[in-house]
Parts: sequence; structure tokens; C-alpha cells
Amino acid sequence: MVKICCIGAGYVGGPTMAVIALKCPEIEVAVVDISVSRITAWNSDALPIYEPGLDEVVKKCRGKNLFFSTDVEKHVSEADIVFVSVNTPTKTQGLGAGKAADLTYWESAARMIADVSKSNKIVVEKSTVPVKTAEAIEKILTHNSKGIDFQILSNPEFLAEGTAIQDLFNPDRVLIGGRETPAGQKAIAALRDVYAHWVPVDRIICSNLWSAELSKLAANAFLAQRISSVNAMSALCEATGADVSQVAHAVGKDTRIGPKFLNASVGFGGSCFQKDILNLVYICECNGLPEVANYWKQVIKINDYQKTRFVNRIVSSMFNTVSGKKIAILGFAFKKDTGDTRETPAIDVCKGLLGDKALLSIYDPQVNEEQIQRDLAMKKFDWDHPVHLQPMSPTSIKQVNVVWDAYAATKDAHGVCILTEWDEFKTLDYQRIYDNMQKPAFIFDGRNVVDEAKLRAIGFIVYSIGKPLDQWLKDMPAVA
Ligand SMILES: NC(=O)C1=CN([C@@H]2O[C@H](COP(=O)(O)OP(=O)(O)OC[C@H]3O[C@@H](n4cnc5c(N)ncnc54)[C@H](O)[C@@H]3O)[C@@H](O)[C@H]2O)C=CC1
Ligand SMILES: O=C(O)[C@H]1O[C@H](OP(=O)(O)OP(=O)(O)OC[C@H]2O[C@@H](n3ccc(=O)[nH]c3=O)[C@H](O)[C@@H]2O)[C@H](O)[C@@H](O)[C@@H]1O
Repeated sequence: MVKICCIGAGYVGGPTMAVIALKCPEIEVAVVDISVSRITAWNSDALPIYEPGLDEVVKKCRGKNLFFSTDVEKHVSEADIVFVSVNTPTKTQGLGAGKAADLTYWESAARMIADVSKSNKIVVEKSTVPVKTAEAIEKILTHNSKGIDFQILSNPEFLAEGTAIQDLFNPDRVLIGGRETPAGQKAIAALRDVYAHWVPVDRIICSNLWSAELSKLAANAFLAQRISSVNAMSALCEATGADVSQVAHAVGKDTRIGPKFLNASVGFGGSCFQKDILNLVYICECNGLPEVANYWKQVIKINDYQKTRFVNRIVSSMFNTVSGKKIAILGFAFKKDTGDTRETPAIDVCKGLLGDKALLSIYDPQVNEEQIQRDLAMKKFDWDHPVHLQPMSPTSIKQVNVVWDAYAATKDAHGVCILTEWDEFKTLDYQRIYDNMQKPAFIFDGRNVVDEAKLRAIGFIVYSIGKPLDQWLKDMPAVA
């Protein structure tokens, strides 16, 4: 029986391995982690991450050919294929701080693999890493190998949160990079055989190591760039009276451009887009390509601009101050159908409003108070470390109140901000919300989910990203 072990039971390691176990009943899959609380949760009825369809997959395989364990060394030493799916945060200090990827967790995993291995292994990079990382990993493994053969493969993951199971069942492509030697090609074939259990072979792309590593960074950069492009247009739409949804629709009809990923928003969030672009920028700089680095840096700058612009719009339209005013925040996760808050635009928007002394009442169907307080107190980039190694927030922020209902959040509020596109926000009883709010009642829709005309008819002053502005907002221009 082929044995697979995955180091890192996170958003990637957990779902990917669960799907491999489901689709390959004859393979034994162990997912291991240094975080005891994560592994305990994976072995319980309350999984550590919320992902539609994940519960069913885990329930079908757990205890049969899918195991979650903290006994990292045992499972690594027994495995034929070891996936490494650990954190690769942005460095916060030292060389490359604020940009370069911190490979501490990766390196310690590699050293441990070398230490405990007694048989030949294929080691698979699943984490997103800088191009050429495989070379460094190869050096660590071979210098400590005691005669064991390690083949390194790059097999980056392209799943998106909220649709992870769907993406894993039916991926656009699976990418496997390896050495162009006979042993490297044999390792590629072994991993291809795993995916071929359910992925059509023409969707399994094989390449050299560096192309595979760089393709992952490139794909995320291209995706984020589309969002920054449409968000840049949204600012121009507001200034001219064009409607960003109509512009995006017209532009996306061009088959060369395509309709997906053109939704203007308060900004992109999530654990990877910013981190991976910063990483790309750093690699460009290290390779003497400052023009290329600056080109990609701009994608992040527009994203920051969009969040700042949103906060300024709120403050300026509410008579240039939100001090002491209750503002309801609907949605805190970085997108719908996930409880993940890593780099969510809600953090920057909330911090901006708190900076202007607002009182926030926050509701998100999947995010609890402890998480929100942690996020608002944590320093930039500190979130991307194993849970038990994250710095604890000193005290909770008193101006923030977290509630479990949109109506409670909006009661007596001066303004409502929609920061995540949860479906339930489309069907709220906005008349009831309006009746219970202070007047004039404002709605700032950072995800373009509400029907502006209906809300205006109720009496709200409505701001929707990239849409023609209310006269009220035109009279109170926001300077970014
Ligand atoms: N979240 C996502 O949607 C995607 C993430 N990625 C990449 O995958 C990698 C992992 O991301 P996530 O799963 O989101 O992170 P995560 O933080 O959810 O999971 C990483 C896990 O690795 C564990 N870990 C760290 N060092 C360890 C060690 N030495 N031994 C055992 N366990 C260790 C941590 O405790 C944590 O549970 C990152 O490089 C990320 O860029 C790639 C595609 C999608
Ligand atoms: O490397 C990763 O971590 C993953 O990053 C993204 O996936 P994810 O961050 O989970 O979610 P996305 O659907 O890409 O959304 C990212 C952010 O962009 C925002 N977004 C997305 C699309 C859009 O049109 N407009 C927009 O503002 C979302 O609301 C969210 O805040 C990529 O889509 C995945 O392919 C990739 O594997």
C-alpha cells in the first residue's frame, strides 16, 4: 500500500489530503501537524476550518485510510510520498522584511524529514514558495540523507477557499514540476498516478521545477491584478457616472478577457494574494529587475488605495466624523463561505474607522468574537504562523462589539458597511433595519450585494463601489 504523509493540517493540507484519501481508497493518507489543537479538531465533529462539503469527505474516509495525527516523525518515516504544506509567511524582520517569504517552517520540516527517513522518498512542495526553493530543500535533504534518495517535486495548490472541495474534485489543472533526470521523471509519474485516479490526464501538466514554482506565484499575481484593475476602474466610474458592473460586463464579454474575477470590491483579502505578490516583488528585486518589481507592487498599492478610499468615503459622507457613532459591520471574513479572516479587507476598514473613533458592531455568520478581537489587535503579517506560536493580543478593543445577528448589529447605528458578500445580506429586511437606525441612515456596500434602488426608495443614502453616486455623496467628496 502506498503511504502518503502531509506535514501541515491547514486550509490546504486538510482538504487536499481528504480528497486524495476519498479518491484513492488503496492509499493510506496521514495528515500531521505540530498544532495539537488543530489535530484534535480534525479528529472531532467540529473541523478546524469551515469549507462547504468538507465534513462529508472527511467523515467518509477518517479512520479508514485518512488519519490526523501529531506523531509527525512516525508518519513521515513510514511514508513513500511526503507533502509539505506548512506556513510560508512574509518575513517581519531581517533581510527582506515585509516582502520575502519566511521559510523557517519549511526548513525545519525538511530537516526533520532528513532526520527520520529510513527509506527513499518523494518530497512534494505543496506550500507556495519562492522560485528555486526546491534547490535549497534538495541541499538540506541530500546533505543529511545518510544514503537515502530524495526526489523533490513542486505541486502547487490552486484551490480557492469556500470552493476548495469543488476545486479539488474538478481542478482546471494539476501542476507537477520535477527534475529532468530519469529519477525526477519517475517521481513525477508516481505523483501523476495519484491524481490520475480522478483528474483527466490532459489536465495534469508536467514541467521543470522552476516553472512549477513560478507558475503559482504568477497565477496569483495575475488573479490579483485583475481585481486591482477593476477596482482602479471603480474609482474612475464613481468620478464619471459610469457603472463598474456594466463596464466589467462589457469588458468581460471579450472572449480574450473573459467574465470571471472582475467584481469590484473594497479590496482583495485572503492569506495569499498579498503575500505571494510581495514575495514575487522581492524575487524580482533580487534578480536585478526593479521595473518588473514595481509593476507588481502597484497591484498591492491599488488594493491599499481601495480600502483607504472606502474608509474616507464613509467618514466624509457622515459629516467628516464618525467619532462616537455606531457603525455596523456586516461580514468580516475575506470572502463568503469561509470563516477565514487572514488579510481580510475588513481589518483595515475597521482599523480605519476605529482610528476615527467609531464604535463598531460586527456581525459575520462564521467568525467569532475572539477571532475578530485577535485580528484587530495583531500586527501585520503576525497571523501567518502556527496558532500556538502567534503573539497573543494584549487586550480586547472596547470600541468593538461582536454580535450574532445582522439586526442587532444595525440597531441604532448611523451607518452600515457590507464587507463580505454573504448571500444572507441580499435578503435582509432592510426596511426593518432602516426603521431601527439613526437618521440619515447610510449604507456603504463594499461588495455590491444590495439593490441600491430599493434601498434608496426606503430612504437610505447608499454608496456602492464603482456605481453612480447619490447627490449626497457628490456633495461630500472623499479625498483618498
Ligand atoms: N489557504 C489557501 O487557500 C492556499 C494556501 N496555499 C499555500 O499553502 C501553504 C499552507 O497554507 P494554509 O494551509 O492556508 O496554512 P495554514 O496556516 O492553514 O496551515 C499550515 C499548517 O502547518 C503547520 N505547521 C507549520 N510548521 C510545521 C512543522 N514544522 N511541522 C508540522 N506542522 C507544521 C501549522 O501548525 C499549520 O496548521 C502556504 O504556503 C500557502 O501560501 C496555496 C494555495 C491555497
Ligand atoms: O494561493 C491561494 O491561496 C489561492 O488564492 C486565491 O484563492 P482565495 O484567496 O481562497 O480566494 P479568491 O476567490 O481568489 O478571492 C481572493 C480575494 O479576492 C476578492 N475578489 C475575488 C474576485 C473578484 O472578482 N473580486 C474580488 O474582490 C475576494 O473577495 C477575496 O477577498 C486563488 O483564487 C486560488 O487559486 C489560490 O490557490
